[in-house]
Amino acid sequence: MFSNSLQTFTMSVNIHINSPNVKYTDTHIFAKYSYESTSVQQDGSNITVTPRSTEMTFRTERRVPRLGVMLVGWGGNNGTTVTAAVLANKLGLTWRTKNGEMKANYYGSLLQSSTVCLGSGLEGEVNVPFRDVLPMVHPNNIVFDGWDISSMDLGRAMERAKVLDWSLQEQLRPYMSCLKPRPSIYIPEFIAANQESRADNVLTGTLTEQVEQIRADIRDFRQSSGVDKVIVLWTANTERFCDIVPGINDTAKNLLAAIQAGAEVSPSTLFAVASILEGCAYINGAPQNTFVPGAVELAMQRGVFIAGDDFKSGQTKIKSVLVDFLVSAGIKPTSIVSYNHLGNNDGKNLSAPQQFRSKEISKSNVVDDIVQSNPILYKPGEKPDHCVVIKYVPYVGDSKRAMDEYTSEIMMGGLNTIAMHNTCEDSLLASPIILDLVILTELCQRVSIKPQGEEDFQSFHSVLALLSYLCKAPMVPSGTPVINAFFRQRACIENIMRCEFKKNMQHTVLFDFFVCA
Ligand SMILES: NC(=O)c1ccc[n+]([C@@H]2O[C@H](COP(=O)([O-])OP(=O)(O)OC[C@H]3O[C@@H](n4cnc5c(N)ncnc54)[C@H](O)[C@@H]3O)[C@@H](O)[C@H]2O)c1
Ligand SMILES: O=P([O-])([O-])O[C@@H]1[C@@H](O)[C@H](O)[C@@H](O)[C@H](O)[C@@H]1O
Repeated sequence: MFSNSLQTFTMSVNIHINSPNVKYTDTHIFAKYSYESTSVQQDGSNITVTPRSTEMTFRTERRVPRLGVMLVGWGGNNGTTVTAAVLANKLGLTWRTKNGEMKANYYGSLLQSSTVCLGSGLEGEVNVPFRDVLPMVHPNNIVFDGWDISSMDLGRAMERAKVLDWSLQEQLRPYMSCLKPRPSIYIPEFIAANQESRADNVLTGTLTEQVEQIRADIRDFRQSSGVDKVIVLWTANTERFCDIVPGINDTAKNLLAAIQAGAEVSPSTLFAVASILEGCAYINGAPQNTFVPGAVELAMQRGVFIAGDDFKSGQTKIKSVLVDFLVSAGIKPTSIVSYNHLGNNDGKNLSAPQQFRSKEISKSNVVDDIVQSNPILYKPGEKPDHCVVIKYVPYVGDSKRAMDEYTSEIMMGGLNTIAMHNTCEDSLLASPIILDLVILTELCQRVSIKPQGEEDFQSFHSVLALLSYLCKAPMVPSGTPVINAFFRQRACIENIMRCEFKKNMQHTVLFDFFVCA
């Protein structure tokens, strides 16, 4: 059934900034502003703070392109669900459930379902959808394609995923069944052995031949779909970590040579190289260390955006909020236990030790910057006990059950223990994050910055730290700190987008990463 899909669009607003610092041309928005920050010198207990003000001009292309997104792992729970969700929204579908009629929406998306306060009007604060602050791609207009080691078409793969209500699946099946994943690169050693039974859609040949095939697939999709640009995103299974080996993957030149020589390079890194060589941004939604130094160098050489790692979807997102709240309130978390079980194929893959280890790392490091920010509570090197448990229980499927316990020291030897239980379809948390990742990446491709005194506009650094809010283990440019605190991450995105109408940019640590090196 079709709802009045205009209702979805009438939520949008048209914002015009009435300021001498903002100029609109037919093709661009130019925004001048002062970036206020501070330089801090510490000498023992003496600290000197020197305010800095940098005049900058932001330039944003106004034309929103037709965006193609190629998903690696397209036939998986996330891949089928995000594709189905966009179709359902585009078609304005509604469907019956035991709880009444449901209507397609984008809940869980920062850009589509959260707001930004523009300031105060006659009736008080004016809050607008995040997506309306700057010209950006609407998810309904994204064209999907991708690869999977499983040949199942997306109609049957959606059924296999068991995420969406049956009555919705029945409406979507005619559209989804026409979508077939392209054969992919499969190296069994990198994912759990229990995934082998799915692998009936794999490429053969040398690593170089397979990378060239992926590059040809990207060109074929761009040409056949008529999209203006393509972004590639890994939502395939979690791989084991790979070793950083001098002479193999430590530089761009060595990595390309290693591929030519058939050395050990993971499928996710091979996809990253293929995407970068095709000038396509590449995003890693899983925890493995896809972006070996050689891949990062190649992206920087080619001026291509990369981002990751590992969607921050539920249990870890809450952790980055709760620990930030506790430590910011002067309360000392001393023990964090995060347990969850799930029964989807992701959980099956993570039941293998090496793949679990990748996830354990990304789920554990998320509190480090928050803890290190408070030397009153924590001595140098001191951290809370932190335990991560993931169990595979087939019966619960995509309905992840997360149980967390946070124990903290409070005043005068007191203890505070917070226990939480959290159940959700994991893929319905990850799907809106996938959309935010690709839409923000595309927006960043249209933004450039000219610091005072510079001749030319420059793009952001190739490593898009702006996307930290969406990742468990945010990638940042070398030498810059990782910020996991949830609201600081959100403020960074908001500040970057508000620069059009906010004369002075408040100091946001994360922002430093975006002015290209
Ligand atoms: N909430 C979430 O769902 C969430 C959050 C954070 C991270 N992730 C990560 O996202 C990824 C996908 O999650 P999912 O629930 O969709 O898992 P899934 O197992 O349902 O989907 C993964 C898909 O990747 C395919 N695949 C495996 N290796 C491949 C390769 N080399 N090339 C192409 N396809 C390949 C599999 O056949 C499968 O269809 C996992 O790595 C997971 O850890 C998920
Ligand atoms: O909810 P979250 O912690 O951000 O992320 C999820 C984990 O809780 C879960 O254990 C794992 O299987 C999923 O792939 C995802 O990583």
